[in-house]
Amino acid sequence: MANVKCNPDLVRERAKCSFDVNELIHLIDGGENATKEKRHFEETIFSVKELQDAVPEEYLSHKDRYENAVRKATILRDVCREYMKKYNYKPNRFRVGHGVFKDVSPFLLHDGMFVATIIGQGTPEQQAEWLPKAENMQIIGTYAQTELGHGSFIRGLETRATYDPKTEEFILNNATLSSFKWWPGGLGSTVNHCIVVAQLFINGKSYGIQPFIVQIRDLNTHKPLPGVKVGEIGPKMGFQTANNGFLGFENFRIPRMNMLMKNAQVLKDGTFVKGMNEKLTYGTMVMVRVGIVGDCSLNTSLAATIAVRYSAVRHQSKIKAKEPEVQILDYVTQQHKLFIAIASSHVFRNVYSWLSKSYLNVMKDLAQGKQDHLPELHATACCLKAVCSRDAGSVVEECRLACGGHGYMTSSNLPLVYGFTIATVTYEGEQTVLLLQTARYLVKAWLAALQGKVLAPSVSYLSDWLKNDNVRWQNTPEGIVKGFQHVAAGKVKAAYDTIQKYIKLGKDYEDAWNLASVQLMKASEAHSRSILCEVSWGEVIRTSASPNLLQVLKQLAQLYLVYWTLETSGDFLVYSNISKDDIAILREKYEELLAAIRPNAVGLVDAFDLRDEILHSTLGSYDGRVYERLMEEALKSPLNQESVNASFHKYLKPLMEKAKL
Ligand SMILES: CCCCCCCC/C=C\CCC/C=C/C(=O)SCCNC(=O)CCNC(=O)[C@H](O)C(C)(C)COP(=O)(O)OP(=O)(O)OC[C@H]1O[C@@H](n2cnc3c(N)ncnc32)[C@H](O)[C@@H]1OP(=O)(O)O
Ligand SMILES: Cc1cc2nc3c(=O)[nH]c(=O)nc-3n(C[C@H](O)[C@H](O)[C@H](O)COP(=O)(O)OP(=O)(O)OC[C@H]3O[C@@H](n4cnc5c(N)ncnc54)[C@H](O)[C@@H]3O)c2cc1C
Repeated sequence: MANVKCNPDLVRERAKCSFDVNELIHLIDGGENATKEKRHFEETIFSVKELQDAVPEEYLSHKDRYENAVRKATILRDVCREYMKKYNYKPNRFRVGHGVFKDVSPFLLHDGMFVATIIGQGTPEQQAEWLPKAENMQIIGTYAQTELGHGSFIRGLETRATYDPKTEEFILNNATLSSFKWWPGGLGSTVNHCIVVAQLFINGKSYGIQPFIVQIRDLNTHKPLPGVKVGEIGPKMGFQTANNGFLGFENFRIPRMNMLMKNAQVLKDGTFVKGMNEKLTYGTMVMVRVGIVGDCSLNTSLAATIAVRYSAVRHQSKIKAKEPEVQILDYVTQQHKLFIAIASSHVFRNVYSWLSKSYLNVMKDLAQGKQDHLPELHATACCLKAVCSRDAGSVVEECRLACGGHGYMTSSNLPLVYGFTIATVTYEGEQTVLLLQTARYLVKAWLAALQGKVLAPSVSYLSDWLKNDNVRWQNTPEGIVKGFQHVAAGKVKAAYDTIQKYIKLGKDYEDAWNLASVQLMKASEAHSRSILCEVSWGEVIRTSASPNLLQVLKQLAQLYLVYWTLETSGDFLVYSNISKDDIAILREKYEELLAAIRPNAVGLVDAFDLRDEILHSTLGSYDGRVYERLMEEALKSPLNQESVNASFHKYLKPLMEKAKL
C-alpha cells in the first residue's frame, strides 16, 4: 500500500504518527506471522477476478443480487478450500466476506450456525454422518428457530415434532401461520438442510424444544420435498444477500436419528431421556453471542477507518478567520465523534478475546460433566452481546453522520455497514431480552451476596460493595473501573429493592419483576459496562508493546473509560462518591486525550489493516482519492449510460407540453 499515490493530507497524517503502525497490526492479528498469513490469504482472494463486481451490486435487482452473491459464495468456497489445502491455514471468512459480498454471504448461517449446531448438539455418530458432508458442502444448511409468532420466547415455539414409535420417525407440522419459521438465513432459496428447532411431543406429552436436522429440498433438483413449504421473506433494511426465508411442514417425516441427541435423547420405544441441563440445547446461541462481540469490533473498525480517513481529507470551514479551511478532523467535535469508534473497536476485540477464553473453558468443563460456570457464561455473553451490538450500531451511525452528505451515499459503504451492524442488536437474542436474562443472574447474585455467599468472579464486586459502599473517588483508570462497579452494584441493589417494594405492596414476583424491569435492564447495562471497562483496561496494561505504542493504547483505553463516565455522569453522581469537581477534571482529561490521539488518528485506523477491497468505500480508501472516487462511482449509474432517458419523451415532455396549453 505504501507506493500508492496518496492524498497529501493523508501523507502528512501518516508522517506524524508516533508509533509503528505495523507493530499495532501485528498485535491485533496475534503476531507478525499471523499478519503475513492474513495478507497472503486476502491477496489471493482479492486477486480472483470472478469475485470482483463489474457493476456495483446496488444497481442489480433483488434476484440478480442474490444470484450474484451465490455465484461468488461458491467461488469463494472453492478458493478457500484450495487455499486451506495448500497452506494448511484456517482463514477468517467473515473479514474477507465483507469484501466479497459487501453485505453478507448466503452461506453465513451454514458456516455460522448449521455446522456449529451439528458439532455442539450432535452425538459422535450424528457428527460422523453429517459433519463431513456439511463441511465440504455436499449439503448446505441453516438454523431455523425463529417463527412468525415467536423469536425471543423460544419455549413458545409452535413447530411440532411428534414421535411415532411404530415407524421410529418424527412427524413435523406447522399447523398455524404463526408457527412458520421466519428469518433463517439461506432458507429462501439456498439451503437443502436445516436445523429445525421444534417442540417435541411423545404420546401427547410435550418435552420442550429440541433440535432436528431436516432435509427440505431435493439434492438434485433443489425442489422442496413433498410436505415442505419454503420461500424467501423479501427485502429488508440490510442483509439483502443473506437470503432469509420462511418454512412450514405438513406431516413431514424424518427418522428418529435426526433429532440431535448429544443432550436429550428419544429412544426407539419413545422413552425420553433428559440431558444434563435442558439449557444446553441453547448452546449454539451462546457461541454466536460470543462471536458477535468480535464481529462488533470488526464492524466498528470498518466505519472508523472510513470516517477518519475521510475527515483527514475533507476540508470545510475555518477555525480561525484568517487561516485556510481546516481538515474536519481538527474540529474537536469531530474527534469526539470518531475517536470513541477507534477506542470501542479495541475494547470489543479485547473483551471478545477474554469472553472466548471463558467460553472455551466452560465447554471443556461441560465435556467433563461440570456445569457450575454455565450460568455465569450465559449471563456475561447475554449482556456483552447486547451492549456491544448496540454500541457498535450507534458508533457506526455516528461515523456515517460525521461524513456529512457523502456519508449518506451508498458508495461510502457506511449505510451498508450500518445495515449489517444494527442487525446484531436484534438477531441471536433481542437486546432487552438478553439484558433481562443477565438481570436474572444479577438479582440472584445480589441475594447470594446478602447471604454472605462467595460470588462468581464477574459479580464479586457486588459483595465488595456490600461490605463498603463508601469508597473515595479516584480520578485514575483503576478508580474509574471501581466507579463503574459501584454504579452497577448501586443499580442492582435499587432494582432488587424495587422488586421487594412491589412484592410488599401485594404484587406477585413476576409482576414486580415487570414493574422493575427498566431498572433491571439498566442495571444489566451498567454491569456490562463495568466488565467492558475492567477487562479492556486490564488487557491493555498487560500488553507487551513498545513504549510508544503502549502509550497510544493506554490513551485509547482511558478515552473509553472517561467517555463513558462523562456520558453516564448522572449515574456516577447518584451511585458513587464522584464530585462535580471530579467531573470537571475528567472533562479536561477527555479533551487532553482527544488532543493526544489526534496526530495518530490515521495511523490508528491504518492499523486495522482493512484493504480497500474490504472497505468498499469512496470515502475511506487508503489513497484518500475521495472526490475522484465519488465521481467515478456516480458515473457507473445506469442513468449515466445514456444522455437522455426514455422517461423524458414518455412523461416529462408531455407534462411540459400539457402545461403550455
Ligand atoms: C470474530 C468474528 C465472529 C463472527 C460471528 C458472527 C456470527 C454470525 C453467524 C450467524 C449469523 C446469525 C444470524 C442470526 C441467527 C439467529 O438469530 S438464530 C435465533 C436466535 N434466537 C435467540 O437468540 C432467541 C433469544 N431467546 C432465548 O435465548 C431464550 O428464550 C431466553 C430469552 C434465554 C429465555 O429462555 P427460557 O424462557 O427458556 O428461559 P428462562 O425461563 O427465561 O430462563 C430459564 C433459565 O435458563 C437459563 N438460560 C437461558 N438460556 C440459557 C443458555 N443459553 N445457557 C444457559 N442457561 C440459560 C436462564 O438463565 C434461566 O436460569 P435461572 O432459572 O437460573 O435464572
Ligand atoms: C437480520 C436477521 C437475521 C436473522 N437470522 C435468523 C436465523 O438465521 N435463524 C433464526 O432462527 N432467526 C433469525 N433471526 C431472528 C432473530 O433471532 C429474532 O428476530 C430475535 O431473536 C428477536 O425476536 P423477535 O423478532 O421475536 O422479537 P420480539 O421478541 O417480538 O421483540 C419485539 C419487542 O418485544 C420486546 N420483548 C419481547 N420479549 C420480552 C420480554 N420477555 N421482556 C421484555 N421485552 C420483551 C423486545 O425487547 C422488543 O422490544 C434473524 C433476525 C434478523 C433481524
